[in-house]
Amino acid sequence: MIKRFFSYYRPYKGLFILDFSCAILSGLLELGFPMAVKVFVDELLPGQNWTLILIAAAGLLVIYLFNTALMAIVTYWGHMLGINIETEMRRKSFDHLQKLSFRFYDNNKTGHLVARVTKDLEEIGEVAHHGPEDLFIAVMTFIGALLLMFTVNVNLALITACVVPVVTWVTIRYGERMETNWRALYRRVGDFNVRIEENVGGMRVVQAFANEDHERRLFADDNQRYRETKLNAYRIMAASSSLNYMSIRLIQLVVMIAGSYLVIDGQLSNGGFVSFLLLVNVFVRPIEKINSVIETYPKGIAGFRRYTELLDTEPDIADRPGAIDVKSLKGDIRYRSVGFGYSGDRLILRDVDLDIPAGQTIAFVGPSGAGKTTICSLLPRFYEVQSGAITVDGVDIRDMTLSSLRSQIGIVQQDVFLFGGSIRENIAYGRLDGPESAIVEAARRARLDEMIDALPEGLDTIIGERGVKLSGGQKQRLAIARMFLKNPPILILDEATSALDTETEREIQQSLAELSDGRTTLVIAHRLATIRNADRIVVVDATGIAEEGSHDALVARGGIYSRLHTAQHGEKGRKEPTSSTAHGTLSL
Ligand SMILES: Nc1ncnc2c1ncn2[C@@H]1O[C@H](COP(=O)(O)OP(=O)(O)OP(=O)(O)O)[C@@H](O)[C@H]1O
Repeated sequence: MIKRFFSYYRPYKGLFILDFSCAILSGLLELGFPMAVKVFVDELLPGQNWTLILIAAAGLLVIYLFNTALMAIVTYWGHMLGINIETEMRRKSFDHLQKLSFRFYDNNKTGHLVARVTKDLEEIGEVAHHGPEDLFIAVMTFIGALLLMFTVNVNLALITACVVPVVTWVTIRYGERMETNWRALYRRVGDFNVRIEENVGGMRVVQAFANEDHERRLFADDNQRYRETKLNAYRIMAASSSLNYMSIRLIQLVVMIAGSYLVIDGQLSNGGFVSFLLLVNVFVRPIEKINSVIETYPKGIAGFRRYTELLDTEPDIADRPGAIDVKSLKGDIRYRSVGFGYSGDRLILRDVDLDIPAGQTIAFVGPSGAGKTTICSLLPRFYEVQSGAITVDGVDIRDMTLSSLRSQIGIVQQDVFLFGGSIRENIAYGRLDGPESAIVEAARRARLDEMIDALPEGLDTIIGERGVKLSGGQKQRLAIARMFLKNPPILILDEATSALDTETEREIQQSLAELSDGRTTLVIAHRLATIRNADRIVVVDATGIAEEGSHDALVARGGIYSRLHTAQHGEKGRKEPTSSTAHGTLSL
């Protein structure tokens, strides 16, 4: 792990060398000061020569100024080194999140992932900056001060050295406990994030159910757990700092008494005594810093471990070596003996065979949970087939790069996800380099133009988080506009428009029909009336594909579809539910 951590220094070798050498030089100067005081007290003071005293003071002033400059360099450029490494790690985590597949996101909560990219990496910059140099300087100061102490007085130096094993033991023992604790704390922060995100995101549901008290209780539990974990950290810090404080003070006391005895006995000069006391101060400085060390480093290490855990999560869907970039597909789709399950032991699809010629519209109907959405999710490789293969224009989709395959597929779903920016930004998401004229045209074709014209800010109107300021129909239209702009040869429509009123639904259906014109379209149907004109209807049930054919052929066949149709026909209502009641989405 240490090797891996240090690999992050590679691009910043120059900064590291600058920071490290300035820090060492500054540490050496600190060490030199007590020895200068010894010369001052023992040699200059008895001579009572003011010229020499002032020259020595001027020399010290120059050293101080030099040291000030060194410290400024360490503070600024050293932190720059730390923050560069932290930024790089944050970038890598975010990049990695973009590569992980739907399966990963099915099993991980958003709040936990947000914490990994934010809070977990908070201390890493500090550790990256101070870690190596503090460690080196601490060791250098320890050893340097100790050696100098031996030159001043061997017995006093031996007494002082007794503190070393105590401090080493405290640092290692409490450091390990602290790291475990910080890891737990980061998990708690993740829990917090999840709770707050779900609560705030679902506030409309919380308030509609008047479940605020329930939410408060859940939050209070998380809050309490966080408090306890943090308190535990402070307990560890209290124990370690007390032990250190006591050992430092004891050493200073013993040095005071033993040093006084040696001075009175004539074995130690006054200057030697003063410089020894100063050396003890330099020697114990790293020990006094133990609290911040014990807080910062284990925190950084815990964060780094969680960071590497995320980075080591292999994306289960990635480009094969030699995968090709497909440019413009015709959209001839084939499923060959496709088998798939979300978890290893339970297959949702078995031996699914489908031929969807380019430009045709195929609709999937069937009971809720039969696997209609799943069939469609396999085409953009949101999940990978477990057996069999899917080809587009005769090429296995696993032999295409993911991004080029997905650029050829457009998805419009009932539960549209919009970003919190403007209408323009949301439409442009379909093609980021789309010119203004194409955005306006896409809005027109999705019949958003009237609404946009009526808004004072027009296309620049901010639509609120996830588009809360838009109606259901407007969101659908925006998603359709995005697809007109993207203009993919293949479309997947989760055409669940039951949430909309009759008129809006009719208009959206018209827009969807226009959108699918000339494209290979897979429709996840929730109402039979809307798919009557599909080129082919596929009935999916627990056994796989149960029936296939045109509306008329399937009605004539007298099977499942025919029964569904009769049931709906009997209802006479315009809204014609299939046996499906829940509306699956492509879970985007
Ligand atoms: N991400 C997932 N992880 C695990 N199981 C899932 C996941 N998505 C769907 N399933 C399961 O797979 C089965 C098929 O679901 P799918 O959403 O494909 O059905 P559907 O026919 O589209 O249903 P609906 O008409 O309700 O939308 C269901 O049993 C469902 O519980």
